[in-house]
Amino acid sequence: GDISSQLHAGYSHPLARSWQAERQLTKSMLIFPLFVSDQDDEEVLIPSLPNQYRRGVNKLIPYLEPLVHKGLRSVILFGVPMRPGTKDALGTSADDPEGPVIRSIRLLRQRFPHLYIVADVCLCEYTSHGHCGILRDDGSLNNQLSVDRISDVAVAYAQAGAHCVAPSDMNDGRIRAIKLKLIETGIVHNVTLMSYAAKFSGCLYGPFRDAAGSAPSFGDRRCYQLPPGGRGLARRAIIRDINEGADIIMVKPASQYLDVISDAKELGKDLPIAAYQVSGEFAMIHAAAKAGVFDLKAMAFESTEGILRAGATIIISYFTPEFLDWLEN
Ligand SMILES: NCC[C@H](CC(=O)O)[C@@H](CN)CCC(=O)O
Ligand SMILES: [Zn+2]
Repeated sequence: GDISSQLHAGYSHPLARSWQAERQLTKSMLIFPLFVSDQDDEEVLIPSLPNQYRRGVNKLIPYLEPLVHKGLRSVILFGVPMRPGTKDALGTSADDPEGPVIRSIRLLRQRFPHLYIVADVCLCEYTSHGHCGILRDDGSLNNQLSVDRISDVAVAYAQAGAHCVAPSDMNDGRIRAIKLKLIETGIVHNVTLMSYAAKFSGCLYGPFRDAAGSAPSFGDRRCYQLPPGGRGLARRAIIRDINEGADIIMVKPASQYLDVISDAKELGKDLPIAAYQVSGEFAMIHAAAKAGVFDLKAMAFESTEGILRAGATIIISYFTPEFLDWLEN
């Protein structure tokens, strides 16, 4: 055929094939989710989330030491209060200075000075009703009370030493509220604000909710997480959060929302874009590999390749420990 039809030449060698990718996975792109509970010495496997554990504060260092040695750069902390009486309508225990998240932030800052600590900010683990905010009598979210509370919790985590706060609540206006409070508190220059800007409701969070005990006690999250078909809403939320001061934009889930990741990269071309390969995606890959559909390692890489191709340069991944073994750099 004519010369323009000859594409094979461009990817005839492994290195040439790697050059075809705009972004390559490196250890510094990975953020590893950790579930920290108030049972200081527990280390409990989470049945629905392969190889993931709920750990008490006393079990964090021994577990993380070898991972940090292998090149772990960042973790995102999810608090799991197990003690009776730690949940109420306001999520009071979320910023308890003796709670698992604040204690873990302090401990990890002290023990691993180079580890970048992200604190997830939400109320669903701490509220009796399990929603990501404070409710009105009719069961809907009270936006003002929720945003006030979420921003207080974010500041508390930042003051405890979190390098980054990531509000996963999806209340309108929480990015602006957090940014303003960080400014008022005089610490804004030290705290990255990573917005879960485009976070969709759906069926992919089940294993996480098992792990964190954070399922809503009634109803669902359809009125605050985005509808899966809402690409326009996602674009509007991304634009809004950039304007409200987000330093990083996150899309979640990842593989079923690659178009939204590419929209985020287009709309936030001057910001890093993060993507969260959520518990359901992770568990699905494990289940399929176990069923013999494909090789686990191959799919861990292929699913991540697609997330990178869509425009993400930060990936929250439960595969992080394996990638630390599989990747050179
Ligand atoms: N704050 C919401 C937590 C939300 C799950 C949910 O909607 O219940 C995600 C955590 N940021 C789930 C993450 C995951 O499934 O891995
Ligand atoms: Zn939540």
